[in-house]
Amino acid sequence: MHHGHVLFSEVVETSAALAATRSRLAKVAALAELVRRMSTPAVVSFLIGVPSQGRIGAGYRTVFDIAPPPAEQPGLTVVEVDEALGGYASIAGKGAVQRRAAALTDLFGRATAAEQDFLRRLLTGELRQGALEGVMVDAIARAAEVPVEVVRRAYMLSGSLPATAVAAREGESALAAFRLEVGRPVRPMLASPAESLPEALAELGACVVEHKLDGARIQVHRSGEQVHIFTRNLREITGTVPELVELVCGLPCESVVLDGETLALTDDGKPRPFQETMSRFGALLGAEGDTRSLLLSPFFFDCLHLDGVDLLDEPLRERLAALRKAAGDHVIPGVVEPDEERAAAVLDAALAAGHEGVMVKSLESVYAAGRRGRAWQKVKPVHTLDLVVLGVEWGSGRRKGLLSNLHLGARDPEGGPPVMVGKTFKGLTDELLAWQTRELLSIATDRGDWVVTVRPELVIEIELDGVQVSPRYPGGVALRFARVLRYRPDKDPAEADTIDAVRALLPKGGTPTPP
Ligand SMILES: Nc1ncnc2c1ncn2[C@@H]1O[C@H](COP(=O)(O)OP(=O)(O)OP(=O)(O)O)[C@@H](O)[C@H]1O
Repeated sequence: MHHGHVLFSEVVETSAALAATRSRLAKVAALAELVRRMSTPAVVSFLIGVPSQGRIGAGYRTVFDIAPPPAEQPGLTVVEVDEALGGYASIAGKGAVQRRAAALTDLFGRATAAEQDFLRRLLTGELRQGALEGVMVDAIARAAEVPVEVVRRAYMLSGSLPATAVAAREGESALAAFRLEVGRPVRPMLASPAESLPEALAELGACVVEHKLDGARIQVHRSGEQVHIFTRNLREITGTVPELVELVCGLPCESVVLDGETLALTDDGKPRPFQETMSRFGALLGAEGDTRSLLLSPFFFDCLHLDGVDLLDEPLRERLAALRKAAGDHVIPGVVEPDEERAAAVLDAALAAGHEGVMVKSLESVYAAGRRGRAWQKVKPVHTLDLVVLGVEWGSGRRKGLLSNLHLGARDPEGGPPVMVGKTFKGLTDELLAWQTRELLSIATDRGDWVVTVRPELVIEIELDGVQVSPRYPGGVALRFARVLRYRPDKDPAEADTIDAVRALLPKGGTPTPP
């Protein structure tokens, strides 16, 4: 055993073993084995498919152009690879391109063929496996012999699995020391779909019914004059949303953490299309044009900290009181403890205003960061699925030269590749067609004359009438009357809907052919 020096090849082998098994227990055991022996948190980073430095700016092109003859025998340790990547990331200034290429060539030359392949996928982001996060939490608990709940909470508050693993090895008290820190984002609490509004009300008892606005999630941290704003994925966007920073600076408090939704409104106060809000959030939908002149409005619905007091573990009732104190005018519309009739009126009003539906939240619930539980339930009349784009067909006629008919996949809950469930070219505007043609070509893995296959990275929200049994697709189900609602650049493929969720929409009595 290489105590303290996990070999890079062991990470590569474990990663392959994870992909090859569907057994969660086997995955946990394999991960725990390496976590137990790790001498650097980079072991955890590599296993979840990210360099410990985060994105280090090696393009797809670069990593495939650099292909020195592989080493015969594995010899690299995880520490060595981590240091080499850190060195690569820090190269800047004159001759950086050549020096970076030389650094990668050196690293790749010391790697076996399997290790080179792993490095390429690590550097292009292809290995990133959000689906493994839950398994890794279990593995860290197992390796350190501490309760999984304590590990999960530490992860929610730190947002970092490598940091959580390091603390876990120091013991339970190191894990318990993670606190909500103003300036450091926590993973947002999520909602489950409700059967219906009356059922949600009955299940939750004392609750608040709020508009469910169709914008982008934001988490705002302010300490004095210091403001940080994060997306749903905990990406910091402070620099791109000056109007929100200014507004938050003006709130009547010293320090605060707020959770909310932001969107651009039309002059008469109706929501603008989701694409327009997203485009303000950078890259994805081509921020060119006059989108910068669209001002974003925030609508806050939760308060996790106010003036030195942490509120994560307080019931929503208390957090709402703090929210009203801190953000008065910018609180999302909603009604506390409505009767059934009043709640129905809130839903009607939300839909009439052009919003998605309502959220029903238990007033007794704590803020369960990162969890999708029953304490928050969403009620929306239109059925949608978040699916992964797997490929796309070239259009014909008016759409000649454009990538049009999308191939859609549902997530395999066991972490395998997405399962194709249908196609659609409906609902695409001219702008979206032009955008997706550019974007999909840039992530193409195979450019056929008919179908372009892409890396499964983009999540798209699809509206549908239902699903049906279909022997033509590998999951045994196909979407019926699918149409594009919008791309979801704020979601990772790991958060797409699963094949099980798709099958759950089958009419009762329909049995899909097993895959
Ligand atoms: N009043 C509200 N309270 C909480 N979340 C809200 C509210 N209004 C809008 N939202 C948005 O709804 C999302 C919660 O729904 P959900 O947990 O299903 O996330 P999601 O998977 O992005 O959902 P969907 O695909 O339905 O938008 C939040 O992430 C937030 O962006």
